[in-house]
Amino acid sequence: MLLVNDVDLYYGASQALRKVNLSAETGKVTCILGRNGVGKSSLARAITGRHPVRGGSITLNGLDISSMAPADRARAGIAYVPQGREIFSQLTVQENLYTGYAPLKRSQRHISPEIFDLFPVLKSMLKRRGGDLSGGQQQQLAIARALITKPRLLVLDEPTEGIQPSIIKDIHNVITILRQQGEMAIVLVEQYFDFARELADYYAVMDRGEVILSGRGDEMVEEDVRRHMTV
Ligand SMILES: Nc1ncnc2c1ncn2[C@@H]1O[C@H](COP(=O)(O)OP(=O)(O)OP(=O)(O)O)[C@@H](O)[C@H]1O
Repeated sequence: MLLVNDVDLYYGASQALRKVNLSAETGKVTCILGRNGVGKSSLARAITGRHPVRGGSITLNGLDISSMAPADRARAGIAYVPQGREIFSQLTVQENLYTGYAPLKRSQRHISPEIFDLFPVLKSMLKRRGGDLSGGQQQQLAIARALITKPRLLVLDEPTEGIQPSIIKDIHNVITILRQQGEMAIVLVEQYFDFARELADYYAVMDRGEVILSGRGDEMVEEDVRRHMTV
């Protein structure tokens, strides 16, 4: 269980998160929605430790991770699929996957066959360079790399951005399988409303650094949410 309590985050003097509260349960998908620039990625960065918070606290399964370095958060069970994927274009698919080993002990460093069950396309591309993959394949690689640590919290920042529909469907299926397995909490930052609605057990809509609407996914009122997603 992830708990974000009254979190404030600044870039210099500019405040990007204002007293943000969020929870994410194991075995559930929590979607963060909102238009460009409202603080969704900042919240993902606060959770994963990519940017320090100035106020509030963040706990994962009771452990206060608020001031932990990203590597320590990864060891505590947090995996992150950043916006834009951040694949190493000069490394092969296999080498990109190996970069996911960093938080693991030597004895844990192997790629479980389940990764290739989830992403069969990657198995046939292990020797290809990351930069030669399509955007959708790179996104699948980024998710696979994150799953290598068998995380307890998976944070995905706009995994559908710029991706073709067939691969969006594949990513949807993977998230559904991960949810069913019930071993991790999933936080999904998303601007694609239909994708979010289909997957959300819980949702939070952000506007100007604040969570302004939240609730259960099956009680999401499309009009109310869409009002905060269109410019
Ligand atoms: N590194 C940074 N330095 C300064 N300001 C930043 C930085 N990153 C984001 N911001 C600002 O913080 C605010 C929130 O940005 P953030 O990226 O969290 O929004 P977002 O909802 O994820 O938007 P998008 O969908 O475009 O990624 C914006 O006003 C943005 O310009």
